[in-house]
Amino acid sequence: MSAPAVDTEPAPTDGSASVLEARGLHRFFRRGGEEVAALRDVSVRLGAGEVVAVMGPSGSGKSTLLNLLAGLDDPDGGSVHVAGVPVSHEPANVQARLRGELIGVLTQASGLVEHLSVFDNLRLAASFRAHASTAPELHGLLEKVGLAHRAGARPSTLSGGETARANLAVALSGGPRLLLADEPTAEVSTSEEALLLHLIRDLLPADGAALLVSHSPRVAAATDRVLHLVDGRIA
Ligand SMILES: Nc1ncnc2c1ncn2[C@@H]1O[C@H](COP(=O)(O)OP(=O)(O)OP(=O)(O)O)[C@@H](O)[C@H]1O
Repeated sequence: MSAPAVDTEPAPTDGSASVLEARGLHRFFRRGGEEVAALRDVSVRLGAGEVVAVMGPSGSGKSTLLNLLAGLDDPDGGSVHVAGVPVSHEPANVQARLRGELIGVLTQASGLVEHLSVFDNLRLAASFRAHASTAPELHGLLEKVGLAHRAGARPSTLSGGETARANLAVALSGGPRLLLADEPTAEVSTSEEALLLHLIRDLLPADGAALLVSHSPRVAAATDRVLHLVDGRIA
């Protein structure tokens, strides 16, 4: 199977200001002598204020999609733009800067920096964003996630639910345009899950959008729409 030509055209400027515009994504991997099509012609568009879930069985391409949207991996065909800025097929240092400025990434691997307090974790993430955050803004964010009293705490002393809320606050600190979350509620109780889903909507900037990969029907029910991935395609 050969990859289609890489699409390097700018995002369409039709005035509707997509937060995320992913067009015709293809990604192939080689496993042994075999080529695996992890994503086939996947297009995703998110407008301001949208919170969308991605669901699909194991191996359907969810992590591959998130990696491409975050600029952590490049598609073999197609393109990704966030807030009109090309994220795919850019040098790794440019992708890292764009991620810092525009994208909050929340994965099981994201984790908090252990030698920093909860507040300093927020401050570090916010320091990369396109717009500077003030200390009162960051304290306000901690208050909203119910962790004001834990601002000076080391991450390892947080409970499971507190850790999930601290990770969310870090991903959303400084108001990224796009939140990409991989199973953001996998490790928490159903009441903490409901709280996290409420917080995602509450804390997302008005011009922002979120894509949540999840197996949870409660996450799907709380989103505006659900994209189903099956064998690397949107079903
Ligand atoms: N680096 C890689 N090398 C080879 N194959 C890969 C690689 N990454 C993903 N794949 C394959 O691509 C397909 C999609 O994988 P992906 O991890 O995106 O699925 P997923 O839906 O996130 O699965 P899960 O729910 O189990 O995390 C699978 O067949 C997987 O084996």
